[in-house]
Order: sequence, then structure tokens, then C-alpha cells
Amino acid sequence: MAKYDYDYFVIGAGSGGVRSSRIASGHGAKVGIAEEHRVGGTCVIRGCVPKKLLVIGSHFAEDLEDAARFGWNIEGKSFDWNCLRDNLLADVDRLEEAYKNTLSSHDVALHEARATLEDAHTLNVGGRTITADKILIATGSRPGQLDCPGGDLAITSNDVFHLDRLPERVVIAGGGYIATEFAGIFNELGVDVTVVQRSDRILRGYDHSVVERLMHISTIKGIQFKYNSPFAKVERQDDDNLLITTENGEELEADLLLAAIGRPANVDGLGLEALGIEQKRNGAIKVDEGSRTNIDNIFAVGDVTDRVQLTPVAIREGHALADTLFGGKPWTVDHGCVPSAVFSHPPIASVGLTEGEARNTLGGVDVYTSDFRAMKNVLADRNERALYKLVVDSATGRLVGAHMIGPDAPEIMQGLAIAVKAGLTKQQIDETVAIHPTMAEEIVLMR
Ligand SMILES: Cc1cc2nc3c(=O)[nH]c(=O)nc-3n(C[C@H](O)[C@H](O)[C@H](O)COP(=O)(O)OP(=O)(O)OC[C@H]3O[C@@H](n4cnc5c(N)ncnc54)[C@H](O)[C@@H]3O)c2cc1C
Ligand SMILES: NC(=O)c1ccc[n+]([C@@H]2O[C@H](COP(=O)([O-])OP(=O)(O)OC[C@H]3O[C@@H](n4cnc5c(N)ncnc54)[C@H](O)[C@@H]3O)[C@@H](O)[C@H]2O)c1
Repeated sequence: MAKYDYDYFVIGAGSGGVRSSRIASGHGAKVGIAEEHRVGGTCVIRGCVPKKLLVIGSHFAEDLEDAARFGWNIEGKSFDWNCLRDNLLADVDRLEEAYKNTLSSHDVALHEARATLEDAHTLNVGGRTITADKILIATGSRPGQLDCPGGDLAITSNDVFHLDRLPERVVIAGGGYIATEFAGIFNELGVDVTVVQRSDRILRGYDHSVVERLMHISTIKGIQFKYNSPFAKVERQDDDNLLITTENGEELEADLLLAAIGRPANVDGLGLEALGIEQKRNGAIKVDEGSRTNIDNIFAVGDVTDRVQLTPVAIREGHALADTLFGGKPWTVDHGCVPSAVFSHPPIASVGLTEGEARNTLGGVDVYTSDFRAMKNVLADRNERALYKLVVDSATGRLVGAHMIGPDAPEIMQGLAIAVKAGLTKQQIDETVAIHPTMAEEIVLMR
């Protein structure tokens, strides 16, 4: 008889957990997985997927406006929030089923319950005791809550996909990915948007010039930004609106407050302390490059480790771990040079070193930029310029970073990220023939 119920038990059926469990099962392991909410995790249920559908849906506002300059007469256009919301939630349901089918077709036993650790090989899964040889913690992260008085009056990204109606005025706390993306979505849908950031800039980590371009375009579109403005309190007024007071004494009224202030690791009540599993100061689980915790048979991947909180990273970490543990193919994830995008209007995309980082770490740096108006924006008379930047190590001629803001930037960046990861030189980029007329051709035409 087997010593344990499972060879591998995964806590959390999100991006990292689902991938790791099905790959491990494919390698012949007996695998179980627990999910306390919905299969698919943050990305599928209340993150990347529904967010991107809102980005696409809201951008029609601009497209319909621009269509007139291309000869289209669209009379009586109107927007129905409930229609978009219900359709995207239905798509989330469809995807959840697809994820469940993936698990069952790969013989992964799904336990739809909360799992906690009792000892290094024993779990409590919805009141049932389950044992496993190896355990993966892939419990993700959760939205941070505002900690000022009345902070609980704010909604988070978990709630934003379920609104009964669109607000008229929204205040968004934060200045990262979620704040920027939802500022764009609400603004496109005609909502009055104010972003309130406690520090002096948004999108820290992104190249200064592309962030400045986004700020410029967003401000013209009517999004307001308040910097160095920590929240002092939030109060519900008699008319049901919220009154937000910042520590600078400024007062803002809104009918919705969205907190998008970072995502702490989902570790509460998991039983980490009793087992002595080491955590970082912010609670995230400490792991080595192979996703191993300090306990031999316990591993962690994805947001719960707070390395890079992105879906493709969680997926790769889960995949590498399963190949390493059960497939006889050990490999680790390279957390450097991870491409990323902010799905703002227009979007930003980035890979590798920013100009500032390159100047601080390399001897000499050559920077190439292209600042242009996309063809569609010219004819539509939309005064919105794209900006592409290539950062090159002057000593080797290698491309070490690429940064863009403009229509379809994330789609274009995926290809360019291969060049940066592969260490191609600027000369090799220059030797590539352009595809004309495109925006992407700017990449091979910068001199
Ligand atoms: C609004 C939003 C938009 C985003 N957009 C993007 C994007 O465009 N691109 C991108 O790359 N990333 C995006 N992200 C980030 C991305 O969603 C996460 O990085 C990714 O989902 C992390 O995967 P994970 O497997 O670590 O955790 P998750 O996908 O969060 O999965 C963890 C799962 O574990 C479950 N769980 C937790 N504790 C337990 C327990 N004790 N027992 C059982 N189950 C448990 C949770 O219910 C959850 O389903 C976005 C996130 C948000 C919030
Ligand atoms: N397009 C994407 O890939 C995408 C989209 C959404 C989320 N994500 C992932 O999810 C993670 C979480 O997103 P996020 O936007 O919540 O976090 P974030 O870490 O990107 O940004 C948090 C922001 O909130 C600010 N902040 C913190 N506390 C605050 C407070 N009390 N008041 C006002 N501002 C405050 C911070 O200065 C920072 O600018 C991201 O780090 C990212 O990895 C990715």
C-alpha cells in the first residue's frame, strides 16, 4: 500500500497550481489539488481575463468616436454595463469549466475545499485528513486593504467585475498596474476618475518616459492624478456618497472607491508558522530558485512567493517544479528579463532594463527612440503619440531593454522580448527588413 494518499498535493488551483498539477500527473505522479474558491484562480476568475475583456470593451468608446473620420456614421450608440459585465462573467464560467476539464482529463483529483497544513505530510482539506509525499503551496495573493478609518468602504479588484451599475465618480487608491488599468477602463466608459497615489509617481519600475507619456495622454483624456496623498479617512455621507480625506487635508467625493494598493501573499491560517516555513517580512513564502521552501518536501510557486506577480511566471514556476520533481528534467525559471504590459489606453509594454537602470549598471548606454503618431490616430485626428525606446549596451551592441507605449504595444513587445532575451544586437535588429506599413516597423528603423 502507498505510504501517502498522493505523491503530490497542490494547494490552490490558480495559474501556478493547475499547471504544476497537470504536468506532474502527466509524468505519472498521483496528484490531488484543493481549491477553496473557483478553479482558475485570480487570473481567470478575477484578474487578467475579465480585466482584459473590460479593456477591450471600454476601448470601443474611442474606436466608435474615431470611426466617424473613416466615414462611418454610427447613430444612437449607447453603452450597457450590465451587458458587458454579464457576458464577461459568462466567459469566466466557461473558462472555469475548461480548467476543471483540464484537471480531470489529466487525472488530477480536485477537492473543492480549503486546505491547510497539519504537518509536513498531512493536510486538512475541508475537514478531511489527506497525506502527501510532496506538497505545493500555490495559494496566490489577495487585494491589500486600505488601513485608514473607513478603509473597508473601498471595494477591491475582487468586487469590481460585479458592480450593479457604473459609478459616476470613482477614486482609485494606488498607482500600480490595477489602478492604472482601471483608471483607463472607467475613463473610457465615461466615469469621472481620480487616481490617488501615496508616493510621487505611478508605475514604479517602468521606464520614465513611457510613464510620462501615459500620464500626459491620460490627463488630456480627463483622468486626474493626486500624488503624495496618503488616505486619512473615508466616510459614508447621508447621500450615500463617499467622502475621502487625504493626509494633506484634501477632500474628494466619489460614489465608488477602488483600492488597488498591492497584493499580499495568501498565507493566513495555512499553518506555516507551526511547521516553521520561512517567510519574508511581508509574509510571502521564502523559496530558492527551484521553488523549494526550507522544509524538504514543501514547495511554493506564484504570487505567494512574491517574486514576480504575473501569470506566465506562476505557470513557468509550477511547470519547472513538476518537471524537476517528477519528470527527471530539472530546470529553473529565469526571473530576469520578464516582459510585462500595462493594459492602459494606450497600453505600455516593457522588457529588460529601463534607460535609468541601464545607465546605473552598465558602462555606456545608447538609447534609440521613435516618437510617432500611429496612422489610425493621424486620420482620426487623435492627438496621441506612441513612444518606442530601445536601450543598448554600447560596449557589446546588445539590446538590453525595450519600452513602448502605443496601440497594441503588448502584442508587438512579445516578439521583441525574444530579441532581448536572446541577446541580439542592435545591428541584427537593423538588418531585419520592415513590414510596411505597421507601427512595429519602427523597431527596425530606429537609427
Ligand atoms: C485585477 C488583476 C489583473 C491582473 N492582470 C494580469 C495580467 O494582465 N497579466 C498577468 O500576467 N497577470 C495579471 N494579474 C496577476 C495574476 O492574476 C497573478 O499573478 C496570478 O494569478 C498568480 O497565480 P498563482 O497561481 O500564484 O495564484 P492564483 O491564480 O491567485 O491562484 C491561487 C488559488 O489558490 C486558492 N487558495 C488560496 N488559499 C487556499 C487554500 N488554503 N486552500 C485552497 N485553495 C486556496 C485561491 O482561491 C486561488 O484560486 C492580475 C491580477 C489582478 C488581481
Ligand atoms: N497587466 C498586468 O500584468 C497586471 C495587471 C494587474 C495586476 N498585476 C499584478 O498584480 C499585482 C498587484 O497589482 P496592484 O496594482 O494592486 O499593485 P502594484 O504593486 O502594482 O501597485 C500598488 C501601488 O499602490 C500604491 N500604494 C500602496 N499603498 C497605498 C495606499 N495606502 N494608498 C495609495 N497608494 C498606495 C503603491 O505605491 C503602488 O503604486 C501587480 O504587482 C502585478 O504583478 C499585473
